[in-house]
Amino acid sequence: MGTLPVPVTAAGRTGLDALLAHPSHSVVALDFDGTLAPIVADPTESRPHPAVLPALARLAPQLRAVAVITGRPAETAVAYGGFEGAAGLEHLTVLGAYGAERWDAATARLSSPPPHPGIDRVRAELPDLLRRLEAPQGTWTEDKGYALAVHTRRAADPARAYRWLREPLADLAARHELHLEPGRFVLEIRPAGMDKGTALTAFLAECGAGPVLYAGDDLGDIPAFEAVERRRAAGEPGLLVCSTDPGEEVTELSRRADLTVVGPDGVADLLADIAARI
Ligand SMILES: O=P(O)(O)OC[C@H]1O[C@H](O[C@H]2O[C@H](CO)[C@@H](O)[C@H](O)[C@H]2O)[C@H](O)[C@@H](O)[C@@H]1O
Repeated sequence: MGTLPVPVTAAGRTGLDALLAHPSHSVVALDFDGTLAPIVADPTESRPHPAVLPALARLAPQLRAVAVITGRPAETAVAYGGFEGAAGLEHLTVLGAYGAERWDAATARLSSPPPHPGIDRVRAELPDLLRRLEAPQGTWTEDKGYALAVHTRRAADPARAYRWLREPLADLAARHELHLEPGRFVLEIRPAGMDKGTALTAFLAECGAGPVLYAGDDLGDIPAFEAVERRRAAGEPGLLVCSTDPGEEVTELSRRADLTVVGPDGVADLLADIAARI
């Protein structure tokens, strides 16, 4: 924690100033993996950076709303995040599965649509396809129920394995009317029609939000960045934050950000600094 960083863009500086001036109208929306939680080799071990929850708990009561928008199932993000019953986060909303699922701390209610029928067919075909493709050792599939995520982080050459599998998995997704979501050494087959931008836009409308801060780290966060950019074009201030990883930069996201911070540690500092300034 320290001095509040200055966004590199004029739009970002306007967004941050507006949030500080009107916190009770402002919304903060955050991605989970890579933004609140450091990237780890085993996704089941993903947990928020220790400074994240205290910073969020201090900031959230001063804002109109706080949401976590993630590619994880909402229930998983709530469990790994330790959000249920967390002091200060009594009004947190978690939008999981890129917005298809929702959990509200205020009611502890979880809503989750039925899985797309194509997912069952992909689940049946995927092991054989990976075998035929001679997917590099270390490649493994995370079954999220509504989606199947093929991870290459544990392969000897994760980038090569990712490139090797990307096209055939995109074809498999398309054959079953599904969408391939590329991420950080993960290729996820999931239903189309929902993304973090649609989820964020609907949530902001529901809250009657003014200024918004969105922070993410990966390609799946670009639609949320675009949603904030559209609001800015319509005169609503916003701040786009990229949580960067020096060893694994997602260039397109950092290029579009008003502010870059280093990993969840940097995100926690930023949230704490904003809370202190308010
Ligand atoms: O939208 P997010 O909250 O960023 O979730 C995106 C994906 O995150 C997880 O994968 C990523 O984090 C893992 C744990 O650090 C890491 O091992 C993996 O390489 C990353 O891609 C998660 O496993 C996926 O299901 C999410 O879609």
